[in-house]
Amino acid sequence: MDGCLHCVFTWQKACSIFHTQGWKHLRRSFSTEKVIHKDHSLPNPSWSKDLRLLFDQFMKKCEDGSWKHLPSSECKVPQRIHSFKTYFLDSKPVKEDQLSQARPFTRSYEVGQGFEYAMFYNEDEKRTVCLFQGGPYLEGPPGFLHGGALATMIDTTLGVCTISCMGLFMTANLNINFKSPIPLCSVVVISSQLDKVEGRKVFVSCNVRSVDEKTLHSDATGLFIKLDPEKSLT
Ligand SMILES: CCCCCCCCCCCC(=O)SCCNC(=O)CCNC(=O)[C@H](O)C(C)(C)COP(=O)(O)OP(=O)(O)OC[C@H]1O[C@@H](n2cnc3c(N)ncnc32)[C@H](O)[C@@H]1OP(=O)(O)O
Repeated sequence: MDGCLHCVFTWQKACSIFHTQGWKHLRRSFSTEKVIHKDHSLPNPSWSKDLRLLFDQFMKKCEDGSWKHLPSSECKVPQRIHSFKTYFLDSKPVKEDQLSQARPFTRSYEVGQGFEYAMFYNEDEKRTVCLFQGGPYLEGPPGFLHGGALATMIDTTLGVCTISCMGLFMTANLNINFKSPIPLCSVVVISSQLDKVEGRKVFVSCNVRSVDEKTLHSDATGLFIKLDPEKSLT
């Protein structure tokens, strides 16, 4: 839960910059703002050939502006505390000394051991693609990726897919069909799209395929709810 909230508050900042100043400023913020450190979504030595190849292919697609590489970073504690107090005034967060140790769930492992991924977003098509390599600490069945680890990446990818809608979101519902196990340390492509928006409800869906696209590992749908500032202030 803590990790999820962290993601949302990181996301809050990204959404706010995106909607007020656009992509250019969002990218600049991720690279220059003091509150944000390293972009973890760039290639590192743990990335397999498959992941690097796919990353390069998507970076190529970014050249004409149709796709954007989405940076992934950390958010400093004071920001999260501030956001939490603003939007959940009646909530009791964990103690501040515990919060000071908090970090984004998907970026909490040593390089290469956990979630290695990069995301790309197509604004016109309302699609987000996540290139994901699940490391050895994410084992479920021997030699295969834990279903919860995949669920985490699906949730995160679908969350990013809601970027075109204003405001803050929380996941209300996630339905996943696990169709074929994912070998540990292999690369999969999570392709998501925004299906419809009904008031505060944002419906999204995705599928998870092997790099050669021959294997459908999973498909999923998600419902995200825009947080209602009126409600949170009561
Ligand atoms: C660069 C960095 C990237 C970083 C990118 C990071 C992205 C990460 C994303 C991770 C996000 C998470 O995991 S978030 C953590 C997991 N999720 C949570 O903890 C959420 C817990 N639930 C809640 O807080 C609440 O239930 C909310 C906020 C979801 C909704 O509460 P609310 O605002 O009071 O809304 P409420 O009136 O109940 O519902 C509004 C409408 O939605 C419908 N609705 C509500 N819940 C559901 C439901 N489960 N299934 C169907 N429908 C539902 C209602 O019927 C209603 O429909 P109608 O009557 O209007 O028709």
